[in-house]
This record gives sequence, structure tokens and C-alpha cells, in this order.
Amino acid sequence: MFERIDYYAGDPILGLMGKFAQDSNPDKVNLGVGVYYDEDGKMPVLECVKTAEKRIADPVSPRPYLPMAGLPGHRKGCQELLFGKEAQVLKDGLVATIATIGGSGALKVGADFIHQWFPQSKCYVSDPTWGNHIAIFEGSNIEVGKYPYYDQATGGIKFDEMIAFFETLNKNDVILLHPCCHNPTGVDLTQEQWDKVLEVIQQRELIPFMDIAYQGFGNDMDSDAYAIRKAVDMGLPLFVSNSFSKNLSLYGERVGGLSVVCPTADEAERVFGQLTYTVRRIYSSPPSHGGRVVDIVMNDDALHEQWVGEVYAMRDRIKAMRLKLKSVLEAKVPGRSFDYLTAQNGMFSFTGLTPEQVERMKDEFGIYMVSNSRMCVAGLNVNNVDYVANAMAEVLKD
Ligand SMILES: Cc1[nH+]cc(COP(=O)(O)O)c(/C=N/[C@@H](CC(=O)O)C(=O)O)c1O
Repeated sequence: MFERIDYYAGDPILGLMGKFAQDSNPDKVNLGVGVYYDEDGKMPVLECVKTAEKRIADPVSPRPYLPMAGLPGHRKGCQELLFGKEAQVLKDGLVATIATIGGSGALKVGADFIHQWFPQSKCYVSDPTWGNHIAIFEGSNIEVGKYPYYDQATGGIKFDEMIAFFETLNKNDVILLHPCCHNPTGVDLTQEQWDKVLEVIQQRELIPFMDIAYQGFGNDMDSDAYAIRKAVDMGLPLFVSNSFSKNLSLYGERVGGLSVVCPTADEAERVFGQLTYTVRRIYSSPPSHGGRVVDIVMNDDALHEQWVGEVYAMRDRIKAMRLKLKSVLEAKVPGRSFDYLTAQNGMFSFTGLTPEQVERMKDEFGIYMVSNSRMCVAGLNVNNVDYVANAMAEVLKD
């Protein structure tokens, strides 16, 4: 009956978690999956989340179905984080926002919606991008192509090629963009480059779909949303998927959001209805526990302020690890530049190690990175950074 079903090879990112857990090397270091670990190598529970959890736990309340769109406070929290508390588009009711099962759920609902209502649209992702972008959009029967992005030769962006490519696309083609903290390269567009990208998107009447999973880990909450807010200022139709997995450290609670910025309130109402219907047909309604944590933290001014401070502390620790790894490597591997470590932004660094060198890092040192050479810098700490630098210096010799 099922003998013709293909075996699943496993996910190049999530598959690393199981291998890491089984690795008996006492010095093993997990630089694979995009998860933030603290100075002691532990996944933190944010103080603001602890407070929210206490409010949810006492008294324990029933767990009814949530609305298909999720809790209003969760949705409001997404909108204010992405667009700004006082954004005119919010006051004018131009944004349809639903709470989703993480950023992944947001991407899936958005892709299904696009396939249904824009069936001719193709989706173009950066080369390279987070692998699941391609899988999710193809899973919604959307043809996926790649636009030029990362320049291996310079460690920068093939900007002119990227713009020239966008100029060949058709109306309503979807461009999947990383507003900050590009995954897997850590190489971000400057604000001037964003202005040019959005200008071409406007001229070609393309649909920007911005996936922001690391807001706050780049520079700050507002700067990291520059591309989103610039598109809004230009009056562009816009899809935004966001994730609270990393910046609330709520990975397993599966909390995120999908927002669609529309030209009129009537269109926003139409879109909102169809987004909820799409949710109903995929997973019916989002999880309540994580949604309540988001609602409490995002809408309590004191907790929100505490949360922003906790995200910036995570951001700053990652930046400190970038500097530390760079300085140790420069001492161990003279004559080779490691400037990319501090030029790149957010949780990831594209190290340029070959697949063979990445394999040696795992096999010989128990250091796990993604095969495309992505390193999750958040897995580094003062106790393992020298060990990782030594291992990199070793594999870089050949
Ligand atoms: C760009 C991006 N978008 C969306 C997600 C999904 O987020 P979530 O809210 O958990 O559904 C992730 C997760 N990325 C990390 C984990 C993973 O691969 O699922 C990663 O790149 O390691 C992203 O890196």
C-alpha cells in the first residue's frame, strides 16, 4: 500500500538536533539550529515570560478553542512590533493580522492564500535562503525561483544583479525577503539598498513578502523593521510573517503572526476573512498557551519594556561572541580575514567552510554547523569559543 512512499532524508537543520543529542563527545557544541543559548549554554526562559507564565498558571483556567485568527492581544502585539505603536496603517484598519503557529505557520498560511488568490504568481527567494522557505511555498503548489543575493567572492550582496533580476519579473510575482538578520548568511541590505529594492518592487508591481524571525537581534526593534515600515510608507501591498520563537525564546510554543497590508480597510476585511478561512483549512486555530504569553508580554507596558531589554541583552551577547571568535581566529590563522564575523548581523554567520570542513568540525570536534557553512553564533560562549576557534583553525589548514 505505502511501499511507493519515499523515505524522508531528514531536515538539514532540525535533523542536527537529534544527531547532536546522541553525540557522546563531552566537548560537543551546537552551532546548528537557530536557537539562542545563554552564557552557560542553556536556552533561557525570559524574565518577562516567567511573569506571564505565573499570571496564566494562577488560577489555572480552561483551554477553549481560540478564534481562528488567534487572540486579539497577540495580533495587536504583532502589529505594534512590526509597524510601530502609532502607525497610521493600524489606525486606518489597513492591516489584516492573524496569530499563527510560529513563523512557519505564517509562511504556510500566506503561501496557501497566495496560491488561491494569485494562482499565476511565482515566488522568488534569495540565493541562499532558509531552506524551509522553498519547501513551504512549493508545498503550496507555488513555483519557486531564486534571486541573486549572496556574493561568495566578496562576502557581500550581488546587488546590481538582484535589481536587474527583479526587473525581469511579472506583476504580482512574490519576492520573499529577510528584513534583517538574513538566514543563512547574516548579510543584510543597507537602508539605501532597501529603498532601491522597494522602488523596483513598486515599479514592477511585485508582491513583497517579508519574513522577520529575528527582530531585535540585528540593531534594534525599529531599525530591524526598516524595510517593513518603508514599504508601508510607500503604500505597497505587503505580506509580513513574524516569529516569536527566538526573541521570546518560545520555540516550542509555536507563536508567530502573519500580517497583510492592504490599500483599503474593505480589502483588509476581505483578506482577514480569507486568512482565517485558510487557517481553518490547515490547522483550525492557533495554540492558546503561547498566544496568552505573547498577549501578556506585548500588552503590559512594564513587561514589554523588560522584554525589549532582554532581547537586546541576547543581541549584545551574540555580538560579543562575534568579536571574540574573530579575534581568536585572527591570532590562530594569520593572513586570513575573518571580518565577515563582525560584518554579518543577527544570529547566523556564513563561515565559508566547505561541506567537507563542516563535516570534519562535527566528526573530529563534535561541533555542529549546517552543511552550507552556516554557524549559529548564539551557540558560542566564553567556555567554548576557544575550542571552536581551534577546531576552525585546524580544518582551515587543509
Ligand atoms: C527566516 C526564518 N523564518 C521562519 C523561521 C521559523 O520560525 P518558527 O517560528 O520556529 O516557525 C525560521 C527558523 N529558523 C531556524 C529553525 C528552523 O529551521 O526551523 C533555523 O534556521 O535554524 C527562520 O530562520
